[in-house]
Amino acid sequence: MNPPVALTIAGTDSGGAAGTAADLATFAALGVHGACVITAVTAQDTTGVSDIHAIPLATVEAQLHAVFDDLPVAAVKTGMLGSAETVELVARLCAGRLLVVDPVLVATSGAVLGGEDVRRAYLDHLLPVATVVTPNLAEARALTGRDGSPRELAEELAGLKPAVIVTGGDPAATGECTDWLAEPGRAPIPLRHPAIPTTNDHGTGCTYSSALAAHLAHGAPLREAAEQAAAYVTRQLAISKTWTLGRSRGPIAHTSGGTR
Ligand SMILES: Nc1ncnc2c1ncn2[C@@H]1O[C@H](COP(=O)(O)OP(=O)(O)OP(=O)(O)O)[C@@H](O)[C@H]1O
Ligand SMILES: Cc1ncc(COP(=O)(O)O)c(N)n1
Repeated sequence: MNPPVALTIAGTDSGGAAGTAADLATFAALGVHGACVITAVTAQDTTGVSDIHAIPLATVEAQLHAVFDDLPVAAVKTGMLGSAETVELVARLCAGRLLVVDPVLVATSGAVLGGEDVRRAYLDHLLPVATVVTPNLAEARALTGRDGSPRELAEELAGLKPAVIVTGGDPAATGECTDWLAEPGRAPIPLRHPAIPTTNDHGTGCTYSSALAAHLAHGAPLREAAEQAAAYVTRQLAISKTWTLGRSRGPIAHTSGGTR
C-alpha cells in the first residue's frame, strides 16, 4: 500500500537541525513519503545563520508544479518562506489543501528569517487559507502585534480563520509544556505534555509542525494529531538531551536513538 505523501515548503539548514532536514526526517519517521520544495538555502549551524540565498520565485513555482502535477499530496507544511512574494505564491498554489503553516520569522539563534513584509503577507494571504497555523509565543506576538498570553493570542489568531496552536509554554518553571489549541468559534484548549530539560532544541518547531502534518496526512483529527506531534517531539528531545553536538543550541534528534 502507498504511504501518504506530505510536502514541505521550506528552507535548508546546513547544520541539519531545522528546515527541510527536520521536516523530511520527521515525515520518514512517521511513515509518510516526503516531497520538498526549497525556498531558501541558509548557511547555518548551532550558533546562528551566516548567509541566506533566496531561491528565485520562478524556481519555487516550478518545484511546486512538479510536485502537485505528479504526486497525491495529502498534506502541505510550510516553514521558512523568506519573502513576501513566496508567501503569496504559496498561498495561491496551496489554497484548498490541508495546509499546516509554521510562520517562521525568527530562528532559535535570534536570526531574522522573515521581515515585516513577510509578517504582513502571512496575515493577508497565507493564514486565511491555512488549515492550522503553529506559531511559538514570539511568532504569535509578532503576528498579532501585541503582548498577550498564549491562550489570548491563540484565540485572536483563530479569529482570522484557521485553527491555531500556539506552541511552547514555560518548561523551566513548571516541568511541563502547554500548547494552546484554538479553533474558530470554540474556547481554546490547553494541550499539556512533560517538558524535557535540554538546550538541544534547535529544529523543535520544524519537527513539531512536520509531525503534525504527517499525522494529519494519515487522517488523524486535529487534536489527536497535535497530541501525537507533541509526543513525538518530546521523545526526540529525550534522545538528544545528552548530546554535545555543535558549540551552541544543539539539534533535536532526528534519529531513532539507535547506533546502527
Ligand atoms: N523542552 C521541551 N520539552 C518537551 N517539549 C517541548 C520542549 N520545548 C518545546 N517543546 C514542544 O515542542 C513543540 C514546538 O514548540 P516550540 O515552541 O519549541 O517551537 P519553536 O519555538 O518554533 O521551536 P524552535 O524555535 O526551537 O524550532 C511544542 O509542542 C512544544 O510544547
Ligand atoms: C531553514 C530554517 N527554517 C526554520 C528555522 C527555524 O527553526 P529554529 O527556530 O529551530 O531555529 C531555521 N532556523 N532555519
